[in-house]
Parts: sequence; structure tokens; C-alpha cells
Amino acid sequence: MDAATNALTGQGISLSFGGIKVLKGLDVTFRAGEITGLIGPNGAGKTSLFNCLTGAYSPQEGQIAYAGQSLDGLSPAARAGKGIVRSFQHVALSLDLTVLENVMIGVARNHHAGWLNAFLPLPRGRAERAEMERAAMGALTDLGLADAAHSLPDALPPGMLRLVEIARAIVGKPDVLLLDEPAAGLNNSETRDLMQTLRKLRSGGLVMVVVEHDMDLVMSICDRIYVMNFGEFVACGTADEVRRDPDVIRIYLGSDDD
Ligand SMILES: Nc1ncnc2c1ncn2[C@@H]1O[C@H](COP(=O)(O)OP(=O)(O)OP(=O)(O)O)[C@@H](O)[C@H]1O
Repeated sequence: MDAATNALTGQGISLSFGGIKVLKGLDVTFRAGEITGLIGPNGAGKTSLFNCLTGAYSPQEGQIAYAGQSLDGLSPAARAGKGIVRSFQHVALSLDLTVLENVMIGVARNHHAGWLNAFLPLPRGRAERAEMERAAMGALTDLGLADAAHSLPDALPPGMLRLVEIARAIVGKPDVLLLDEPAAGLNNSETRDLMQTLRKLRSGGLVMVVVEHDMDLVMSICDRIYVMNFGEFVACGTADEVRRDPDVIRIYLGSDDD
């Protein structure tokens, strides 16, 4: 299938809380092979849309589909099983597991392999654990984290933890990777490392969506950017197009968030 066929799409997405519409009939297409940014001022609705895509929220109206197949009604776990995975704004690693074991959870989660089986002292369990370890080590190596595999998360700086989260998200070779503020809490050099990593991850078959406040990151890595305000899209285009858009300058780039 080509990139257009593999898109993650939303049509007419509307979401309300207590009668207040926070997403107002959004049509959106996240294409495979591209990194798409989702930006906008605080309260614009970015996280709400993200949560609709991941299945954490159910929009009252509209349809969400991947590769033409409806995702409506599927839980976040069921979506993960279909290759649609997310990272969290706040690092959500298990502190009493090593980095490698944390990433192994991603293998189990995405492939519905038996996590418990992998720890049973049976030949099948041992084989599954070895397979998970290989996959997890591969993802850590791809992100330059092999040396940290046997450390506990507490021993690592925030930038590395963020990359470990991404390793856990990509280890199952997802079709869609949704990144919620991946640069939150990172210093400049950690953010630069992250940008390089995300660029490396861009590949023909992968849909990548990044919700992010760091404008340098968004403008430098995203192929296309949707700009939201008050639950609507006010612009969509390349970084250059978005930067020059008068509405964007007025509502976002010129605001205090900048
Ligand atoms: N669970 C919820 N219950 C009630 N209102 C909510 C809920 N989640 C979001 N909202 C409201 O929806 C609107 C959009 O919020 P959302 O968090 O999606 O914006 P955002 O663009 O992600 O903002 P930020 O950049 O600050 O994270 C806000 O007015 C917010 O108060």
C-alpha cells in the first residue's frame, strides 16, 4: 500500500465536555512517511484530538480510521494491537524494571505475546523472553541506548528516559507513532538528540504525529503542521507555509506561548 492508503484519518471529529465543544468537526489526514506536527496555544484542543486518535477519548461525532479501516470503538490497547502506539508527555516507565525490561514490555504489548509466559521457566517461556530481549536490544541500539540497557530508569537523565519511551513505542514496529510532547522537560542538547532520533525514525510506512510546544523542534522535523485554535484548524502546511500564515502569526506565533 502507498503512503496515502496508509494514512491515519479523522473525519468530522467533534468532542464536547459538559456541553462545551472542544473539537469542532475536524478533518485531518496524517500520512505515512511524514512527520506531522500538531501545534496551537494552550487549550486549543491538541491533547483532546490526540486522545481521540489513541482511543482514550471517544468523540461524539466523526470517524477515525487507519488505512481505511475504522478504529471507532476500539480501546487504546486494541489500537496498540493494531500497530497504533503512543508515547506519554510524562515519562511512564516502570522504575523497578531495567531499561531493557521496560522496552520488552513494548514487545509484549504491541504483539500480544505473553509477557508472563516470557518469565515462566519453560522452554517456550525462555524462547519468548530471548526473542523479546533481542527485539528490545535492537530498538535500544537503534536509538543509541544499548549501554543503558541494564540500568534502572532512576539512574538516567530525562533526555535518555524520553528516548527509552520512544524505544518502547517503536520496538513492536508500529504503523502509527503518536508522540505527546516528546521534548517536554529536555534541555537543548537532549532536544537536539531527540530531533535526530525522530528524523531517523521517519520511514515510508510509518505515520508519525508529534504534539509539541517546542517550535524549533516542530519547524525543523515536521513535513506538515496542523495549527489548532479553539478546537479548529486554522492552518495546515509546511513549516514555511505555516510560519507565513497571517492567522498563525496572529493567534499563535505572536502569542505569549511563543
Ligand atoms: N477531561 C476533560 N474534561 C473537561 N474538559 C477538558 C478535558 N480535557 C480537555 N478539556 C478542555 O478541552 C479544551 C482543550 O484542552 P486540550 O488539553 O485538548 O488543549 P491543548 O491544546 O492540548 O492544551 P495544552 O497545550 O495546554 O496541553 C480545554 O478547554 C480543556 O479545558
